[in-house]
Amino acid sequence: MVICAWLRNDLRVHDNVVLHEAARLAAQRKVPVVPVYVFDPRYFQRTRYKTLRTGSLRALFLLQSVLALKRRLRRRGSDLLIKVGKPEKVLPPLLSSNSVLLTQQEVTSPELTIDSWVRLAMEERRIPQSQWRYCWGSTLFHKDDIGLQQGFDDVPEFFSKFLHGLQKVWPRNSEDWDETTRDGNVCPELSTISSLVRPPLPKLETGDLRMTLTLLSSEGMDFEPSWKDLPFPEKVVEPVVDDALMGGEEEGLKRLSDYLWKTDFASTYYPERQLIFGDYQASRLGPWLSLGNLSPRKVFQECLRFCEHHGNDDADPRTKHARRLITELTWRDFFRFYAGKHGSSIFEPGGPKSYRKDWMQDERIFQLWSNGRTGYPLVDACMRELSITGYTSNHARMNAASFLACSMSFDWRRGANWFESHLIDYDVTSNWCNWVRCAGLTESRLSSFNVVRQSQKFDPMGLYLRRWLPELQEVPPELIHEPWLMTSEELVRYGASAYPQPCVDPSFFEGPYGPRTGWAMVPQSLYK
Ligand SMILES: Cc1cc2nc3c(=O)[nH]c(=O)nc-3n(C[C@H](O)[C@H](O)[C@H](O)COP(=O)(O)OP(=O)(O)OC[C@H]3O[C@@H](n4cnc5c(N)ncnc54)[C@H](O)[C@@H]3O)c2cc1C
Repeated sequence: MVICAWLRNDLRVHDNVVLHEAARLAAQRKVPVVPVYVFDPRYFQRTRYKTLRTGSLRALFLLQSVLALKRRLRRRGSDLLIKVGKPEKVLPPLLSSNSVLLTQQEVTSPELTIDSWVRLAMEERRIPQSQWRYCWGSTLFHKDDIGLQQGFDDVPEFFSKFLHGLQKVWPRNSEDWDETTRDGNVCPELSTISSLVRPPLPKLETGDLRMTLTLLSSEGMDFEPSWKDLPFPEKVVEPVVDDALMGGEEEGLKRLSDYLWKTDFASTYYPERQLIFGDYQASRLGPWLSLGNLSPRKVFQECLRFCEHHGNDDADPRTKHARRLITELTWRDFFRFYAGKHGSSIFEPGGPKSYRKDWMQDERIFQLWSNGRTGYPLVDACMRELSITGYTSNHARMNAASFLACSMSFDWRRGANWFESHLIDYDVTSNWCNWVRCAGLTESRLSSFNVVRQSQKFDPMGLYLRRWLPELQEVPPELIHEPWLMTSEELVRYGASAYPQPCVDPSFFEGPYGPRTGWAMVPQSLYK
């Protein structure tokens, strides 16, 4: 008999509920623990839109994370069994009739479907259903601590209401929070919310995840996959390793520590997050949080320590920004619970509310958008940055998504699918729920961005644009946001002739839903 800890988006040893529960059961029953990771070919396939479900940049980050976990577990006298195949095929043979299979509970339909197949396969091997156990560990707030132990039906439809629901935690005037509240301005009171966040679990010691010598030397335990072992349906070129963005728990912890303690990013976090589309406008913890290399509770604990170190002084910008980071983690939670409530509808054309809208399917527009050739510099810079690095900032994502879904009325699911393939920090609920929100398919306000105005306002000198658009390198700030205004003589003088013409007439952004103030409330009636 073994306790099988099937790890998925929780690739870490610290604060890992699955490993802790495995250690507890193992000690109680005096049996060994086998931590397992499975590279499931379904996550590497091409989607119906022909994109790779896991693009090469994320695949590399994932591979690094899995290998790093194997090393971490070995240091604790354990190991990680790595398999390539469908979990319903590879997991049950590891189990005997009284083994237990533990895994972190996910909320989205593709993952839940796979779980049901694993359970079915266990049943076929006469392993009772009771031997399958979920652990909850992916969010900052445990679902049971915020009234969601019975399910997600009570999750509010928009973020400010979610905060309202946590009013014990969020003591501001929550009565005033409705869908029109500017969500971005809300910041938590750390001392109050700490009571709702479980402290990270105690450190696992050598021997807690005991393995027998037979298991340690068993077939397959020494398998350390390399790029060629990833189950892509075709040959995919391995990206060049980026030393600054390596997957794995140690790298994630180092990034967290550097971010809070060794740089001044924390003091520039909030204003910069929105104002600049540049490098360090935010924490960039996303990739490690998404794969679970970093626990959100660990991030929270470090933020608390950071605030305490700075005297918990609300007026201190560093404290303010650490609190801001926690607010972002709350968004992450909100979308996970929201996805749990709405099930597979977050992947449907009309979103969770089944809004009716005829989405445009003009392939030409999608190609221009995804290749960063719309002729709108901000959108093109975002999309090129995304393709090259696997990252683009939150504000850039919102602009790119708004352009495709709101301005072009193009089927937003193609955009979400493109992001799924290209983002290193892809997370199923954060991605698809942010997209349905950007496409105006939730009860939240719909922000339709004027990408020209946004570019002028938030990147006035065009630094971000110039970084990603070599064609506009020489163009001065007053022209870079609207390159179509250049005369042919200016186009030649600034070497910008190769930059594409705008894919839709710029007068579109002068109309009622593209005012020059930056964002517009589009009446929901247009969507229903
Ligand atoms: C269209 C669209 C798609 C997105 N897809 C993803 C995705 O696949 N994975 C993902 O983690 N985030 C996604 N986001 C949210 C957000 O853009 C990223 O989390 C953030 O830009 C990552 O950078 P950071 O780590 O520096 O974030 P920070 O701003 O420093 O925030 C810290 C962490 O908080 C969480 N967070 C912040 N904002 C959000 C948000 N709006 N929704 C959910 N979590 C948030 C993330 O875990 C993030 O790493 C998406 C946003 C949009 C508009």
